[in-house]
Amino acid sequence: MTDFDFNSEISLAVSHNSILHIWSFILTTCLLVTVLAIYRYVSSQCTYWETQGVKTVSVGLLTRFTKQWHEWEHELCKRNGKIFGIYEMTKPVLFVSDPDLIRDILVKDFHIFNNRRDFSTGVEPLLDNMLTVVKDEQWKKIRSIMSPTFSTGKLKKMMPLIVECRNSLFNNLDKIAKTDGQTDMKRLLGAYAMEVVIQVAFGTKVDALFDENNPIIVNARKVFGQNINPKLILVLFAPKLAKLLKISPFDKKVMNFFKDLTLNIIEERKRNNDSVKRIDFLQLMLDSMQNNITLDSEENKDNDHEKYKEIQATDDIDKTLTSDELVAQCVLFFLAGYETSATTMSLCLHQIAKHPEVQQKLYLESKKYFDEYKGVDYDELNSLKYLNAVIMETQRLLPAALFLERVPNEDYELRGTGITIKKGHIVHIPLYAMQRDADNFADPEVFRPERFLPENIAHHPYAYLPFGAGPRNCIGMRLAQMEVRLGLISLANRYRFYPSEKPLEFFTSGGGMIPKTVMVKMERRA
Ligand code: HEM
Repeated sequence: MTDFDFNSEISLAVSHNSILHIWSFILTTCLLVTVLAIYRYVSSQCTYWETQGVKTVSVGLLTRFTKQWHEWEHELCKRNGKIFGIYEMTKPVLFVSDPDLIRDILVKDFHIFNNRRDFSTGVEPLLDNMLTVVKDEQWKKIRSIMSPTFSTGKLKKMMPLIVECRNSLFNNLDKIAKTDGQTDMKRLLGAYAMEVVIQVAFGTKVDALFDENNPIIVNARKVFGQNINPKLILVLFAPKLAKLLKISPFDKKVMNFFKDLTLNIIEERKRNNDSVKRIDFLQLMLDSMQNNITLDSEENKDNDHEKYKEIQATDDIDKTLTSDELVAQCVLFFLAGYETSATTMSLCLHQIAKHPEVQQKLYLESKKYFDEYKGVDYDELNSLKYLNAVIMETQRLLPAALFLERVPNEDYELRGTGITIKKGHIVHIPLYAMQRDADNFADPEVFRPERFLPENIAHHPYAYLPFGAGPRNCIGMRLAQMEVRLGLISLANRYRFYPSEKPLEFFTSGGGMIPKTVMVKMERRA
């Protein structure tokens, strides 16, 4: 190599390096300018709460998803009081924890707050037609077709089917009690909850649900069983972008699994076409597809308290379901009925295992139910006051849903505050934080079921919302209460539970408080 060549190689390398440096400088500057421009744009859009005199809190997206959601939200509410505003990107969200205002939003002015935030995908009819997602008239139609499934009369008729599910649970727990008794109650009660859903929804018994590898259970666990679901985050915080990118928050394979399962059950029902009139959820849906349904508002006459009053079914409501709507509600039934009930029951067991004095009182109450009513009577089950108090106290401290949300369909002035919430803004009701607020419950961190005995109840009805409230509350509440009450009283009667060393750990996804496992040690009572 000559001197000349050597120098030109060096000068070529130097000039390449300089070009690279110039380009990386230009790119970094562009990136910084873009980030700054987005930041300035977002900040300039985030001024609404200021104009309303509302305390504004800036929250980082990262802290929200790296911390356990319930802890994050609890701390936020403790620091900032009963009304404050945040922004999700540029969307104004108002946190409201005042029980009187919550009553206005959920019940009194329900005609304005009848929808949740937009969760539709525009590409996934299975999700977009679910009762939890649909809006306005479509919601009214589907809700009034579904609600008779959960009337007291129907549930009473279903009690023997649920007792059968409870008996399969016993069979499985008896086997575990013969080993060292250490078990994940969340898994076992998940199988019980799924059996109940399948019985109530489809009048079908599916065997082997207690098998951990059963595909129904495996797929149901996939829906909620992850810590951070990036697609869900995008749908929640940038719904327009998610729609543009045609993103659906749940795994398509899982959704298709439940869709195919539902279609098979429907096909079988049509093939068998037996003459016995069935009372299950699927039959109500199929009848409504043929416009063959009489909406009986008498069915719900027990829902007389305003907190849980159903919308009234009137003649002007369209009563015909499309096939997309039918399949979506069936799949929703699987998803909504499984994780929430299994979580509530297993957390009740976790609590009684940690509080032996509570467990003993519950056992004494269970003895009467089993000795006098053989553990199968519907009305008597609902009159067990201590059982009810244990469940309510567990749901106060560890509710399956951490918050409720509503979106007004017109501008709305919050009574007595001078604050106007604009059409399309989000109202966020942080029920986990409210249920642990000393203004609502004395010694809020203490597990004390006695506070829910009828003679001791002292809280505002809208400070306790594990099933939501108003016409858009949990449609499955009565079914869930029946299944959880029957499950818990039966287990307390037959077994003794001891706490496990393993602390509870929750998934952080989606605003639910879903434990990964609930380990307890159990033994059969003599
Ligand atoms: C312990 C068990 C359960 C808990 C804690 C629970 C909790 C909730 C909560 C907090 C809501 C939101 C209510 C609101 O926005 O005001 C809800 C809605 C809903 N739940 Fe449940 N749920 C449970 C069991 C069930 C079951 C067993 C089903 C059905 C089989 C069900 C079906 C639904 C549906 C379809 C909605 C949406 C209602 C609508 O938008 O009209 N849930 N649930």
